[in-house]
Amino acid sequence: EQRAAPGKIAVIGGGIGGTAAAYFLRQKFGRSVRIEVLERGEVGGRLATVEMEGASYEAGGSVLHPLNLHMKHFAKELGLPAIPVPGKLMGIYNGEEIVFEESSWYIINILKLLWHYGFSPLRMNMWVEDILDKFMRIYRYQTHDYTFSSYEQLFHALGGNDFTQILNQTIDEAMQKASFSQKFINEMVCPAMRVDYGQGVNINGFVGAVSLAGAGSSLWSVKGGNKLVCTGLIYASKADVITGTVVSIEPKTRKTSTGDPVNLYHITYDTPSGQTGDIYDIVVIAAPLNRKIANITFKNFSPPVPEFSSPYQQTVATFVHGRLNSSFFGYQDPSAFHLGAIFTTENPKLFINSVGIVSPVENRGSEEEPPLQSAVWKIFSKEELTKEQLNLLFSSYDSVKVKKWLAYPHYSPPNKFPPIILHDNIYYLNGIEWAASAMEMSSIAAKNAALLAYHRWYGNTDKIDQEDLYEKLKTEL
Ligand SMILES: Cc1cc2nc3c(=O)[nH]c(=O)nc-3n(C[C@H](O)[C@H](O)[C@H](O)COP(=O)(O)OP(=O)(O)OC[C@H]3O[C@@H](n4cnc5c(N)ncnc54)[C@H](O)[C@@H]3O)c2cc1C
Ligand SMILES: CC(C)=CCC/C(C)=C/CC/C(C)=C/CSC[C@H](N)C(=O)O
Repeated sequence: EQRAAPGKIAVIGGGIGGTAAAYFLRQKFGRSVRIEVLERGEVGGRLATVEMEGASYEAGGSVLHPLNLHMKHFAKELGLPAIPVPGKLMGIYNGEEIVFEESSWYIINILKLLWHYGFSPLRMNMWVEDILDKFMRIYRYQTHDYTFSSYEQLFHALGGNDFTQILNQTIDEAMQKASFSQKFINEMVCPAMRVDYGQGVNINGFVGAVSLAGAGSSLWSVKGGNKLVCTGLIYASKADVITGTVVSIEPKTRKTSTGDPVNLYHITYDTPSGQTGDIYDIVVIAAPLNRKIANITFKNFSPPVPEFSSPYQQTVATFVHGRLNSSFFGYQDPSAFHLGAIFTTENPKLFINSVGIVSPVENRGSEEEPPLQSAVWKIFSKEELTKEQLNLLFSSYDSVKVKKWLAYPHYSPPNKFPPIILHDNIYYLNGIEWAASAMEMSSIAAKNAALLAYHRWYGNTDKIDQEDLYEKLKTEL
């Protein structure tokens, strides 16, 4: 006899991870279960826009890869247009001078890259593609309803010991082993890590490869803002959003009609009208468990739920409407400056990680590009920029908006993954960020947790942690 469906599921966090979890939980558990998403701020979380002079710009998660299949599916299913992210002429600044500058002529670029770095750029694309190919196996596993009870097992099922190794070493070590020159790593790879993850080549090899994939072509975003995916998923999942800050979770036991004990969870949360709480059968935590982010106390658990203290790092996104001071980057003649994005190499003197022109979320794909004099620039830095620093970077500007994030983990491999299963029916998604933090990663973690919650609820052990899945599924088809 099949067990009764759960009555009530709580999802803590209304970012892409939480809203995707609500969507997949609805798909698996069906219409009868009540799903509540507890969110302390705005639905979207790290997907958010800032307003500037009547237009909106992505301030958090902004670009998607063409092979981010969950995000692609969400946009399609929700009727949200996917628009291409326009490419910008890119330069690399080392704190003294521009060491590489893209040309608008394709053939000249190829020759320049060959001259500076030989075949390394081509080899790098192949190296990243090889990692991506293995990573894509997750979609096949998930389509066949397979799930993993730990991220170690998930990544091992994707790429075996090669993946375990790449997660446990730095991108610097991984690329050196693959015979890339230190000049190429420092001048071409490191700047991509700095713009995407605010760190240099000391991040793990997998997140490094994700970052390099994010510097490729055919990137896209959602017209109107990526956060529309989150509000759309809430609607599609028919989940109820409860505005509140979760402060604690406590286990409760109840006896079924047959006398068997079942675990339930009491969640306490603060709302604008005071503290309240409710009881749930299943809890999915979709926010980073960290004292500075989702500071949730696990009360009276035996054994206790471990504390997660690994740090997230601050990244500041500053939006400036103004004219970039090209002489800061070593240009004597401002009319010779045509760059739309400047990435940086590691240099302690530098106070920015990157600066680049951004387009409004409403017309990102439009052909018309604003003239460089009246563009909106997005600067990524570790610390908030001072007035003096802004005056160095810009020859003139008229408006500034600042968004501070505890953006993503501070990677220092080898990092241990936090567990997915925190208790009988409590699941934690954000451990996946320790492999790589990206919208698609949270979506994959959401589907994995929904499948895990479902199969564990109904005792379908044959769908969990299966060995040699790749081979098994190859022969099944
Ligand atoms: C500046 C920046 C740029 C980025 N660029 C990209 C990019 O281009 N492409 C890409 O793929 N990724 C990018 N990312 C990463 C991506 O945005 C994140 O990986 C992803 O959005 C994480 O989603 P999440 O749902 O897991 O977490 P979050 O979005 O952080 O969601 C967690 C939610 O939980 C809520 N919450 C926290 N604590 C509690 C509590 N106690 N009670 C109730 N609610 C709580 C929060 O308010 C939040 O809404 C970027 C991130 C940043 C910061
Ligand atoms: C998960 C996989 C396989 C691919 C994702 C590739 C991707 C889009 C990576 C980008 C990740 C990230 C954290 C980017 C931050 S900055 C983005 C952008 N350059 C900006 O300026 O906002």
